[in-house]
Amino acid sequence: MGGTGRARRAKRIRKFGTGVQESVRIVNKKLKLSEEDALQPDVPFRKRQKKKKNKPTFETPREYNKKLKQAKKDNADQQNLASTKELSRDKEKYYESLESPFEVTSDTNSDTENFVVEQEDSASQESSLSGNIGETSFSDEETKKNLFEDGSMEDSGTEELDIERENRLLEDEKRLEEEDSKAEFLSNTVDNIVDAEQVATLFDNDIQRSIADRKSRIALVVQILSDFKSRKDGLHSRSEYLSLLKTDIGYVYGYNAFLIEEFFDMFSPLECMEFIEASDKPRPLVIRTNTLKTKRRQLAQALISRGVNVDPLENWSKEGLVVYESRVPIGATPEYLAGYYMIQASSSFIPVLALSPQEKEKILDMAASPGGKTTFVSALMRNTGIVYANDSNADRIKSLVANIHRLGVENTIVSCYDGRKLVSILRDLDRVLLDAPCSGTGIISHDPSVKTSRDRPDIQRNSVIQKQLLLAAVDCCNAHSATGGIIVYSTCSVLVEENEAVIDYCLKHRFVKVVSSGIPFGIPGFTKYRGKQFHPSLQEARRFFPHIHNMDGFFVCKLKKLKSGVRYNATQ
Ligand SMILES: C[S@@+](CC[C@H](N)C(=O)[O-])C[C@H]1O[C@@H](n2cnc3c(N)ncnc32)[C@H](O)[C@@H]1O
Repeated sequence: MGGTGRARRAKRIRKFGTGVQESVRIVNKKLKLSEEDALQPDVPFRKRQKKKKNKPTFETPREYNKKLKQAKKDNADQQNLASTKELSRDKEKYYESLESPFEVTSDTNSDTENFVVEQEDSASQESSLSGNIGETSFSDEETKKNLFEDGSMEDSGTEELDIERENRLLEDEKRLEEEDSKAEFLSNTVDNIVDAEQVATLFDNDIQRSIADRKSRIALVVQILSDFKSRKDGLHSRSEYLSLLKTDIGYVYGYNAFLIEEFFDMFSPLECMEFIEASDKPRPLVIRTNTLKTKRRQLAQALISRGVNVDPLENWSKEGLVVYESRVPIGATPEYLAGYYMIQASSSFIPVLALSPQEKEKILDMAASPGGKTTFVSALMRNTGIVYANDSNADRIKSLVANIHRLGVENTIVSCYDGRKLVSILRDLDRVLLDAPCSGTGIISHDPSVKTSRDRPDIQRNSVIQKQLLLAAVDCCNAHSATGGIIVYSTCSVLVEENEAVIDYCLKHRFVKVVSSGIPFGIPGFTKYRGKQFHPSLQEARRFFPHIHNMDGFFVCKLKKLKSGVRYNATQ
């Protein structure tokens, strides 16, 4: 402390005057701008406009979506409606140019009378991702095979190439948008820091502060904390700034103190804010083509002709379509009722791709309702083998059964047991999927009540059940399976207690090892956390985040069973 108020203030202004220039320099560096460029406000966007090679003759989905956005912005009147219709027609033409005329696969199994119009469980509603299969080396040959070689389930030939090219363009655009929003957050922060007066009053009495005030204080404090050494005011410690930030986050975004602490343990203040902001935003609506009944291109054509604007999901998925806009309820189209697709978030594709089901296998989905993953597993197995679809909740089983009927799945046996007890009934399975019950901290945009309803005892309870379920999943699996011996664990939680800690426990108590999930994107799992060390192989697990992958928070880990039995010696 020390010095008069005026002197202290002059000192702060001197300090933050320098801070402003430094912040601007950092932001410019992040945006890769020269000093000269930085003077032009539109440069970051100008710089990102990529030149497109081999411009297609037909309008691409990306161009279409840009036009559509522009049209919507301009006006909402008749003229705009007409232009939207015209764009839809153009897009239809585009798809027609790629593919053979629409033909519906003959379907003797569709159960259109007993359908249940139900969205998939929030745990499995997710979005689009970044990552490029073409550029990635897969270590899991099985997954690679499924993703690339299973021609009969996939659209073929030049159509796929065109779709993938468009998909790549969309991905590029999305990545650039993400960079822009990060830059925007930083530049807002820089704008704020210019106001040295504001800095001087950061710690003033809070009671009268509006949400907007607190939001700008959050941005300012994040900026200070990201370079605390040169930006601190000399009066307050880092932990005082942190505590100010956490209080504001609780106030503005509605989180309880427990979750805020958990997130700050995982992320830097800047990344924490990005995660929190992204968690409030809805993710894109995605549907999965039911390849037991139709092909993606046929489904796309059928939906487009109904005024549903769809594009292929990222190029790692052969089945996914992103729905941009729809003139009809997407859960009530004739195609939905006929079981041609499942409304299913993109992240819920991932555990199934990691599981890599093979035809004629015996597979257990231990916590299956409402069946987004079960029905995908059956589709990849082409209705061969057996899928045991289990869930302990009898009410939720109803939607599982309805989805199984609607999608024409014929290889499942549905059961309603506590998964922890299944081992006395089901053994020697080739693969087991455990999409575990969890806190839902990755799907806050679907269920904001998570912000206040989770506390430490709650997470500890989850963690205990998850560990018990995972040991049971391993025990149900056959280490000597000729084709599998695989267990996949997933949650829609971002918390380490429900993810890495569960896998680490299993590694200590069963003869299993972590193997690559074969998913070409996602962040490696933690191997250290809050002073705890996890098995180094946990880096093969994959984490997905809304602020990085534009999808709900998710965790996936693939295990290979080595032999039966209980591992008693934790150091083994
Ligand atoms: C994340 S959801 C599963 C979503 C599902 N895999 C899908 O993709 O549609 C978790 C499920 O676990 C079930 N569950 C909770 N405790 C269980 C237990 N002890 N044994 C089996 N299932 C359980 C819940 O009823 C819930 O349906």
